[in-house]
Amino acid sequence: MNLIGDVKGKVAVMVDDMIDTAGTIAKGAALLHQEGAREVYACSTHAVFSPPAIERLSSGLFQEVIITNTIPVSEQNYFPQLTVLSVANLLGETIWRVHDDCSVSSTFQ
Ligand SMILES: O=P(O)(O)OC[C@H]1O[C@H](OP(=O)(O)OP(=O)(O)O)[C@H](O)[C@@H]1O
Repeated sequence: MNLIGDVKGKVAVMVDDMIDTAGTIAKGAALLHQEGAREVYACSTHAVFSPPAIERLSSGLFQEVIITNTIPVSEQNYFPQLTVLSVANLLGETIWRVHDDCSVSSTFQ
């Protein structure tokens, strides 16, 4: 894994489409810490959370792990640094806009 840029003393925000075993994001976070990042945040849409994801994500590498509820997270998989955001409003708004022939892309502008 290669890191481009200087992260020394910086707050790093990692964004990925999904976290499965958390191997990829944990490896990236470890490298960011190794290169001097002050804090590392992880953001991901889909939390598959196959073992050993919870161990990796709660090991102290991350200040916060922010995911959505596109995949339900069982209570036993919650850990202190985890924040789960709901996509309910976004999906509801999108369905409403498609139904009424309104723009969906303007939601994101
Ligand atoms: O939590 P993990 O078990 O590490 O899996 C998650 C990673 O797997 C996928 O990437 P992939 O390696 O499939 O490459 P891609 O995004 O280019 O398809 C995904 O985009 C994450 O980066």
